[in-house]
Amino acid sequence: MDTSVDVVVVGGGLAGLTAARDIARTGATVAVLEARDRLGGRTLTRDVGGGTVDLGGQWVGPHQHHVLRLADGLGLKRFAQHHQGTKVLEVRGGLRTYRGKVPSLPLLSLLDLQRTVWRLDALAKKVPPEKPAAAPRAAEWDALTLEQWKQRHVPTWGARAALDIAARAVFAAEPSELSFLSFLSYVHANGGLMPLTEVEGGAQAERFVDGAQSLSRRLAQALPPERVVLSAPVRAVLQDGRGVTVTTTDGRTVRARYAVVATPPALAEHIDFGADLPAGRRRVHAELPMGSVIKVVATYARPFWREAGLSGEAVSDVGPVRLCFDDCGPQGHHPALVGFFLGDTARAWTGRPSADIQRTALEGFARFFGPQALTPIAVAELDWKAEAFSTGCYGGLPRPGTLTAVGDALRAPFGRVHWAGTETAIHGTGYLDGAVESGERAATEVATRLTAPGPP
Ligand SMILES: Cc1cc2nc3c(=O)[nH]c(=O)nc-3n(C[C@H](O)[C@H](O)[C@H](O)COP(=O)(O)OP(=O)(O)OC[C@H]3O[C@@H](n4cnc5c(N)ncnc54)[C@H](O)[C@@H]3O)c2cc1C
Repeated sequence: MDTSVDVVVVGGGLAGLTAARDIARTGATVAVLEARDRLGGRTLTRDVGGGTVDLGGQWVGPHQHHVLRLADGLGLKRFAQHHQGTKVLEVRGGLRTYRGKVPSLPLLSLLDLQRTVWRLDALAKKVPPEKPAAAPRAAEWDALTLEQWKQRHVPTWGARAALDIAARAVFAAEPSELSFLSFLSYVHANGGLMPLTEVEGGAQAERFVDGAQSLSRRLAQALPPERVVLSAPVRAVLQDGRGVTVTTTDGRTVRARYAVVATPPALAEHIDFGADLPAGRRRVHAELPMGSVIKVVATYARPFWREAGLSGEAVSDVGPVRLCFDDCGPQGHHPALVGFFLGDTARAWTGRPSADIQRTALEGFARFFGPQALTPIAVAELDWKAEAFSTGCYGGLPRPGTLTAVGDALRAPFGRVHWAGTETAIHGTGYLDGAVESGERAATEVATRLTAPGPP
């Protein structure tokens, strides 16, 4: 592979491929080095039980303009997430059902929950997503976790449980792991807390007919096949006055004028950038650990939950399955349910035998939707914590204190090295949308330098 190009992109996920495609469109030569033997990173679409299933990222919402524009440009079709019917809520070990958007909680808890959502949305508006450290109470909020804020400001058990459930569903982490400032910034960037959790009009509104990995597959088609190199984990990105040398773990090299590193920060931690890598950037790599998810999909002969008037949506503060959705194909064909182990339950189950994880997930589905859930046609699961080139999902989460200390280093280029990846996005952080946003931004940065007058 020893080769020379204008730009080398490290990481063949959605961010890296968006950057590569956009840079190639300017006429520059680009090579993509991807560690895995496939493209798409945190998206993975597979055939399970004869239908198309996403084991990684899958939903998009109407406010996610970057990914929607990309999908439309690539001609990828979407369909609405099914949500009609009764929902299941498991709190304090008991199952409750409800319709619409108001969960079945005691009146005092509901009032407290409404007040908490208003309060969080109002606080979030004070945090500029492009620079959370500029918020008026940034240092105070970044020193707090969401859990600590909840203990002080949310008195009822029901509102506390609902906030825990929402935090786990949105971040794949426990409230005790989340910087309150980072939480508020995320809420502001995504238009409020409720749109993050909802299907209709929210972040779970639509899915891709061909699965979310089709975004990456299509983007790669715009690049020369020999310049998209799989099974090429990068171990060093070293620069001198004239360019960048990128070396893989098996000793192959690519020389380029500029590099775009589009791995999660936690994975960049394993790459040697040389002794000059600024301390702030080193902290970014060390202090954005990934969330914790195991995703399980089961396919069935019939959509028995729909037939019983259930939507397929369930949330639980007990677990191990903490979140469920209907996962049928368009027009309801290929009946399926999807469930998530999140935060501490994902950590408790990571690395366990596949059969045990699948059985436990089916038992959870059965508790929510009925005993027919125990007899699927096919089951598939992905333990994202155990994936060497992700080490968790959905994304990297700044530790308390990190955003105020080194938030500026998330996007600041290091010499000839530019950074992409959903963690570096301003608005869609953590989402497919953020991956596309970051890839477009990195491509613009590099294209500007490639065409600038003066020495290369
Ligand atoms: C279970 C799950 C559910 C999710 N649900 C949703 C959802 O419904 N909607 C949504 O919008 N988002 C969702 N997400 C998040 C979404 O998938 C990610 O935000 C997005 O895919 C990130 O893209 P990326 O390109 O930034 O990073 P990645 O996809 O992680 O791409 C980085 C790439 O770098 C590669 N790499 C790592 N180290 C090296 C190295 N040393 N050398 C070379 N290559 C390397 C990796 O293999 C990977 O391919 C979900 C994620 C998961 C896992």
